[in-house]
Amino acid sequence: MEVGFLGLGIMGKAMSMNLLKNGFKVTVWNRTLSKCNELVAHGASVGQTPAEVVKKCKITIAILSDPAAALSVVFDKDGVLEQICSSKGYIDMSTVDPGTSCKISEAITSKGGQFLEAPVSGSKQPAETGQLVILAAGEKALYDAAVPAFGILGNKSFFFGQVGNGAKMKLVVNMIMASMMITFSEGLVLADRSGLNPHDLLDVLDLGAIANPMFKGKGPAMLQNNYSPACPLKYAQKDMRLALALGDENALPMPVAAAASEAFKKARSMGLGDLDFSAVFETVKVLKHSS
Ligand SMILES: NC(=O)C1=CN([C@@H]2O[C@H](COP(=O)(O)OP(=O)(O)OC[C@H]3O[C@@H](n4cnc5c(N)ncnc54)[C@H](OP(=O)(O)O)[C@@H]3O)[C@@H](O)[C@H]2O)C=CC1
Ligand SMILES: O=CC(=O)O
Repeated sequence: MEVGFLGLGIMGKAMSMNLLKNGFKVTVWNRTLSKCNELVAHGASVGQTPAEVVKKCKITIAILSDPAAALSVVFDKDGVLEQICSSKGYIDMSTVDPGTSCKISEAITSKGGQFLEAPVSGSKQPAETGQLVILAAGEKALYDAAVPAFGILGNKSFFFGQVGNGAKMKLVVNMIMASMMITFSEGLVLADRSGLNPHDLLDVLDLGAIANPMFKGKGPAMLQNNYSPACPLKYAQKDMRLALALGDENALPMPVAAAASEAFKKARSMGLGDLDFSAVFETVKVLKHSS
């Protein structure tokens, strides 16, 4: 099967590499074209523009940083819209808001193309090992056609019906995840400041009802101030912003998420945006020390 792939960041590079290693023919494009070289060394072809990739491939997948990037790759000159047509499908796996996804869907379908949003739960390592959870919505026929690729990229795919539902599910999941990271950070600092060993806290948490891969995977690195990016903090802050907007649209008060969002904003203002989102721990450390 031949697919196009737009966006070779942390996620896109790992995902397109997985497709290549599992026998897919892949044509890649990245805004910074030099990032295509590693994929080419593993057998990928390169398109010079998103339009060129779509022209060549029946199905094109994208995973880009944020709503502005997702829109730009579709609507700008040499973008997806220039070549999308009735025999082609476009799958956007970026984390965006439902409105952005609907705008892209309307443009693609107005040209006769098929559209699926398919954001993913899971980070750098699940992307590398093909263990993502795929949260799709949109054109069911395109979902069915993409199942072989989704089977390589993830260990479970969901189909949630109309466009927007995949984006909403992803934002709810990440809202919970980012809020949990703040509570976890406060717990680590509280343990330390009250004379406990935070490593003991990690052991205790891991044996109880709230054990989870995030605490287990990120906790030890956080205690060493190691924030090598798997999920960049700037994206966690973007997701909180989009989740709060979803809450706003639904008139839902979310005081915990709102407070967590402020902490992620603070972390960005401290220059931590390109580090892993667990670097929000630094804002909690600062607050506790200054009080
Ligand atoms: N990292 C993670 O753990 C996870 C991330 N996500 C989501 O997946 C998406 C990608 O994340 P990730 O791979 O980590 O991000 P990266 O920052 O590593 O990569 C971002 C990609 O978007 C491209 N890009 C940015 N702006 C533009 C633009 N204006 N036009 C064209 N291309 C653009 C970048 O191109 P260039 O190389 O030229 O900068 C790059 O290919 C985000 O929506 C994120 O929220 C979802 C689950 C987990
Ligand atoms: O967006 C990040 C994730 O782990 O999901």
